[in-house]
Amino acid sequence: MSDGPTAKPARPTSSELIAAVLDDGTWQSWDEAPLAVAQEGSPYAVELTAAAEKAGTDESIVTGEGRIGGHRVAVIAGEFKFLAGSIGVAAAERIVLAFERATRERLPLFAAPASGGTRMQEGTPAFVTMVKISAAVAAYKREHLPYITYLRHPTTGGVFASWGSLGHVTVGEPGATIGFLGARVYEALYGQPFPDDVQTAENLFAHGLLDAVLPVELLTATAARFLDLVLAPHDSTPAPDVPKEPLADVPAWDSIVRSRNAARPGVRALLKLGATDVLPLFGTGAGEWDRSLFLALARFEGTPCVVLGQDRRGEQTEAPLSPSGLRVARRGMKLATELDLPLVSIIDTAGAALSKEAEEGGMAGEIARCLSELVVLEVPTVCVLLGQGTGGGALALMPADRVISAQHSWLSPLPPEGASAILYRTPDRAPELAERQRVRSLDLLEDGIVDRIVAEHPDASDEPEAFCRRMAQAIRHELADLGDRDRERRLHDRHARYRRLGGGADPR
Ligand SMILES: CC(C)(COP(=O)(O)OP(=O)(O)OC[C@H]1O[C@@H](n2cnc3c(N)ncnc32)[C@H](O)[C@@H]1OP(=O)(O)O)[C@@H](O)C(=O)NCCC(=O)NCCSC(=O)CC(=O)O
Repeated sequence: MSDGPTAKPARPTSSELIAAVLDDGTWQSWDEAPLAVAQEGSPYAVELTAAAEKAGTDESIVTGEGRIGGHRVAVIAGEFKFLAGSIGVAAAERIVLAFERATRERLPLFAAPASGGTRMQEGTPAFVTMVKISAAVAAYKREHLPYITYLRHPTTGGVFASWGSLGHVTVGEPGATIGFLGARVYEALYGQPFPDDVQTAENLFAHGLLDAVLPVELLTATAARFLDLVLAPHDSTPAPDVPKEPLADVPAWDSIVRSRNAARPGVRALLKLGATDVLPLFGTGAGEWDRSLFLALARFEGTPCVVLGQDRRGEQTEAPLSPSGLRVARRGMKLATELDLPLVSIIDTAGAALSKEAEEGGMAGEIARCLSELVVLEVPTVCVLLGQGTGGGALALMPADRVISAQHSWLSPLPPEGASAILYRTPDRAPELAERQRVRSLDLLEDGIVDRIVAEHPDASDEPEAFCRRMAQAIRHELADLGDRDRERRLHDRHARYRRLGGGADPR
């Protein structure tokens, strides 16, 4: 097998890893004697004894609990020295028991595998335990409990293809080999080496399969921040509202021009200036890294939430809103549901990518899926129209319980120049058409599409800090208000709100 040019990390044992991650002196083992899987005196029994002597553990999996940043957590760690951390039926049982206990005790779970996958000595009975492990992870996640994984060197096969890939947040160890089929196996089967630097933590990060690549020292801080955010007690203190201000009746075109100012604060500025504890997450988890959609966990004062925002800065350097950007958005929606956190979506796009790649990547389908998933999402949702709001790519993030618009933000089916080209065969009549199409925040308010407008003085790019603080306060106010409401009532009201669009009847 070729390891490629990247230096491979040292392989800390399970106990070294546990000591490095957990708060000092907090580790307690949960393990009982492993299931007996080998006939006494058989070659496999001899192998197990030798493995235990070499590793200093009684199986390839160690489970227990400890604290990370003061938070009590369940821990599952792989021990590579024990038959390459491979998973036989005894190790699988241990993993499942740990998930079950963490579920009962409502503990967050930190898993750090290092494994050659299914244990070849045990074959298919061991292989199929991937199913019971995945079932245990699913039952755990159904309880809205947080799961973080640290994929160490090496993580392969059925471990990567079950509990290694199911975390809410997935971090890789720098230089780690992380892959499905071992490169050595590939070479033996296909008679040629597997390409270098494919099965590396860094390459997987570049393909949106990991949220970060971090050495263990930094992992601990990230895990602690994640736990701080998702375990924060629900803050029920009412949040002060932003005082209403009179809004000038400016022409639509004036707002459109202001919204296109490169200096206008986007999602990153809003989070930097208006939120705390921002933990960016990357990728779709399905092979795509995308710059057009910024996904993060963050806190608006006391309230943690999932934030997904169209990222104009990313857009300018890379590409316009792409189908993969909307897949990142859908990952964020799923994350919010699984962690039972409110969701804040931020609209700021000059429009969805119009290209062969976008068509073939399923742009229209992704818009449809965003609309249909967001409009029925169970958690409280707040949408912010922050800047430009062009076309289906913008609308995809709109259907929330509450919609806040910045004064000079707007929403339209096409760029106004495009609408003008359709009707008049010239982009020149865009200002006039934008007026008629009722794209302005004031029109959106009147038409029941937005609930409130946050003023700009005279526009957000002139006062980014004050504007972002005002917007953040409005978001926090809406989140606090929604958090206090009965869930069924809230979902009913959301359904009714969107049923009424365009003057339709109230639902029966
Ligand atoms: C994990 C590795 C990248 C580590 O490579 P290294 O060069 O560091 O180490 P190595 O290959 O010398 O392995 C160390 C020792 O562990 C043993 N070993 C490795 N993987 C094993 C496994 N799954 N079961 C039992 N033993 C295993 C090796 O035979 C070797 O034993 P000794 O020291 O005695 O020679 C490689 O071992 C590897 O590619 N393993 C196979 C990965 C894989 O394809 N798994 C899929 C399994 S099927 C599965 O999981 C289900 C599925 O795919 O869905």
